[in-house]
Amino acid sequence: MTSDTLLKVEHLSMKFGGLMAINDFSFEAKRGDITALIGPNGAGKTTVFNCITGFYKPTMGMITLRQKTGKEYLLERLPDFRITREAKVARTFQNIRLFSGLTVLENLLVAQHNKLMRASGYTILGLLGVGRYGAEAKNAIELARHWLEKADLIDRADDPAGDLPYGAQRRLEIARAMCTEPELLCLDEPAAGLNPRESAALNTLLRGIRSDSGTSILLIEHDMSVVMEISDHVVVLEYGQKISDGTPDHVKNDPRVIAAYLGVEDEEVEQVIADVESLEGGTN
Ligand SMILES: Nc1ncnc2c1ncn2[C@@H]1O[C@H](COP(=O)(O)OP(=O)(O)OP(=O)(O)O)[C@@H](O)[C@H]1O
Repeated sequence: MTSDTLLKVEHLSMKFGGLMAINDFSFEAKRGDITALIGPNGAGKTTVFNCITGFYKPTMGMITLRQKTGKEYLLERLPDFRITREAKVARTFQNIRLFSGLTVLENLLVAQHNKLMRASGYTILGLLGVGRYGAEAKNAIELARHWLEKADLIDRADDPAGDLPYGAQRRLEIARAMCTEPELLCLDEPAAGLNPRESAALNTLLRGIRSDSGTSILLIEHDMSVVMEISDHVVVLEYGQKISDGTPDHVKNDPRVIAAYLGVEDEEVEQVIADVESLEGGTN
């Protein structure tokens, strides 16, 4: 594992009864990169996420996370709460999971609850501001405000999270995950259901995370415009196996990827592309 490798997945397999959802899947994500995991419906992308974040224990394989400090964690051996707290992996889900009755700011403070409780020493005096709690509470609010600015939500800080438009709720989830100061942020279809303006705001936020925070991103996404625009590295899954791995340009032009997305056999791809090109020629 080289020093710029953040995540190394080796020979990962996950079996559900008779179904091999992931079959001997390996890939690496580099520190500081946005890595996208793409593939047709049911290819196994969410299952890979669930293995990385400890929701599932893989049937086989090794998942190593190497932090900036050089400290390594074998994620397949850790319970999910330790993956979040110690290995510093945060995630969002396909469906939004905010506290809709709490304000936008409160949602970001809840994410820092563990840190605040530790600072309180778990005592009433601690909570009343004796000792480190006061300073930590101030830091927590500052961090929350920082991510609200980045997510373009600072003007909505005191509104209930449930009142935000859909795209803003998506950005709030990401801001909340960032308040845990993760080494790796795993996003499950963050652009799903967004309109073009919201999608552009999401791209800005993700690029900002990459450039400013040192957090690396692993992304499942169906929206190819998002994937191609912001990813440094793309890994393609089909039927639980890796079929392509490289830069967005490499993957976009890989006949196996085109075949997987079109649902045709590899040998038919050239014919399909030729047909499409002749159609385009006819309309020009
Ligand atoms: N808990 C489970 N029990 C049984 N089968 C499962 C379970 N989770 C996933 N599967 C199966 O594993 C396969 C991969 O599913 P997964 O959700 O990982 O795919 P995906 O690539 O994320 O799909 P989508 O793009 O539609 O979200 C599917 O056939 C799915 O039905």
